[in-house]
Amino acid sequence: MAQSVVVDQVSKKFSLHNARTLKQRFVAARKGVAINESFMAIDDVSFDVQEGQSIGLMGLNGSGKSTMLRLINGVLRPDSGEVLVRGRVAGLIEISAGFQKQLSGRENIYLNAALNGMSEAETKGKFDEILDFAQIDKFLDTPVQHYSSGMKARLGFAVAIAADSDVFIIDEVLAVGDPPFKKKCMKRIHEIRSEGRTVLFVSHNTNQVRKLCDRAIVLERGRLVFDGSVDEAAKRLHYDADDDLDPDGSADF
Ligand SMILES: Nc1ncnc2c1ncn2[C@@H]1O[C@H](COP(=O)(O)OP(=O)(O)OP(=O)(O)O)[C@@H](O)[C@H]1O
Repeated sequence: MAQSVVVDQVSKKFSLHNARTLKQRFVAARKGVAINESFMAIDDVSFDVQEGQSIGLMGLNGSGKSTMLRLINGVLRPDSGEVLVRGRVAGLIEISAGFQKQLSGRENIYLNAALNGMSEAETKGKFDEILDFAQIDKFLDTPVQHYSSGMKARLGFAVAIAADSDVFIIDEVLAVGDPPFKKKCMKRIHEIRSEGRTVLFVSHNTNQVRKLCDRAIVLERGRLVFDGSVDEAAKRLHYDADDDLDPDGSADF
């Protein structure tokens, strides 16, 4: 089977931004505090994903999961190392990313679709399908700034799944959807997986990761510390069974 995603010795450094204003810089300099302190958000990470595989990216808050997805979808470039992806990447990493809040839902569908690699004609052809999934019809011409976070997640997810990507990436954004919508999304992700497309799924919910993924990768302070079964990954993270009781039943798709 061919490789779908290759992450080869990738590192990404961020600045802590702890002295942003001139005054803060002046005070920091007087105190002898480092101004441009930085840290490794991703630190020499290597892994590869075969076509059709579903990988769960797990790790505590701030461990680098979203940053890793942004490096894979090309929003960020690595400082060193290389990320190779076969085909089109689409998905949803952050609810508001890619939305222009002054524009309507309708206009944002085109904008978001373009960011997911879709042409205008392709978006037009899939417009009804997107609306049908998002179910925000009444608010289609309302500026997105007046949308609830759940409505933005609906729209973002509906566009992302319409993109027919080879690699589908999805972050914890489903957390804001209501239970019926979450269930619908999980069902759709499962279908994407059954179609033989590659899925990269970020979640703290072991139940959901177990249902969707063949394999899990654990990041810890930017470093890859585990690559193997979902159950072993959860154990490594000390995620208890109680942590993912999944009270809304979204895992039962
Ligand atoms: N653009 C940025 N500039 C500076 N620091 C950043 C930037 N983006 C992310 N970070 C930092 O990088 C670290 C990793 O962030 P990331 O969002 O990848 O974590 P995560 O594992 O997805 O966390 P969570 O589970 O909370 O979503 C965090 O400390 C975060 O504050």
